[in-house]
Amino acid sequence: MIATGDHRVVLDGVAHRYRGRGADVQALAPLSLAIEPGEFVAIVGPSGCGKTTLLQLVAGFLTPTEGVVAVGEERVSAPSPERGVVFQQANLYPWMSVRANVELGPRLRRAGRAERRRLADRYLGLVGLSEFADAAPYELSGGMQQRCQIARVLANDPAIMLLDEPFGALDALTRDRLQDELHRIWLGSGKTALFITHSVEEAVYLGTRVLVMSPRPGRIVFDEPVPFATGERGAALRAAPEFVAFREHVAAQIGRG
Ligand SMILES: Nc1ncnc2c1ncn2[C@@H]1O[C@H](COP(=O)(O)OP(=O)(O)OP(=O)(O)O)[C@@H](O)[C@H]1O
Repeated sequence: MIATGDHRVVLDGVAHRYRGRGADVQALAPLSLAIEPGEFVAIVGPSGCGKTTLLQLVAGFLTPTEGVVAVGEERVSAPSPERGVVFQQANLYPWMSVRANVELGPRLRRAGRAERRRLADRYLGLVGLSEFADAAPYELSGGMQQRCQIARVLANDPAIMLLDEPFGALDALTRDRLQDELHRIWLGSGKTALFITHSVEEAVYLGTRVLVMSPRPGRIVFDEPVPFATGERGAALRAAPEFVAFREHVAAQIGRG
């Protein structure tokens, strides 16, 4: 299932300032960025530098105080099912089964019962949760809940996946496994991914392109393609000299103002 249409993501002179009860916070400095369809862009940066703000602007949860966010020819002004968001916490509906959670998007767009079932079977299979379709979310481990959240987003067939530190709360082994699963799913889907993380290792492992943001107000201070092939992942890659060298190259950029 290759995403069709023009889903190029463009941020043009985008800045964001939060106006709260206290002093205003300039979260993002004006920045410009284009993400081509099918790219996996991983953004890494220090805590509070504006990564989530940037993702929420692309999602349409926030409107920039300066500049324009666009997908294809359309200016982003609200959330859309074409941009699926995976949050750090799975936020599954606890009173619904795993299957019903995954069927939610298709149900809201009034897909028929057979179609909903087909989509849920397909995406629960893809994330390895077929046997847990009838379980309640609280019967799943944290990693399984994240897989269910990913299946729920995929069931909407978004052209763009926005992932906000989805594996940040998981133990290291589960995190490694889910990184491999996400990479496999992305590779087979043709979707664009924008992935936010604190971890340089995770960004370099998953991204086809890695961006580093400066401390707040966030700007992009580094933007390079990953210098190894898209399909090769696994323990051998993590230990490969070109992986280690690129990871150190990226790590050296963190904290750049
Ligand atoms: N709703 C809000 N109102 C006011 N300030 C906010 C709001 N949301 C975020 N901020 C501020 O904007 C800045 C950027 O926050 P953001 O969550 O985008 O950073 P982040 O890079 O995702 O951080 P972390 O990696 O710690 O999650 C921070 O200084 C934060 O305190």
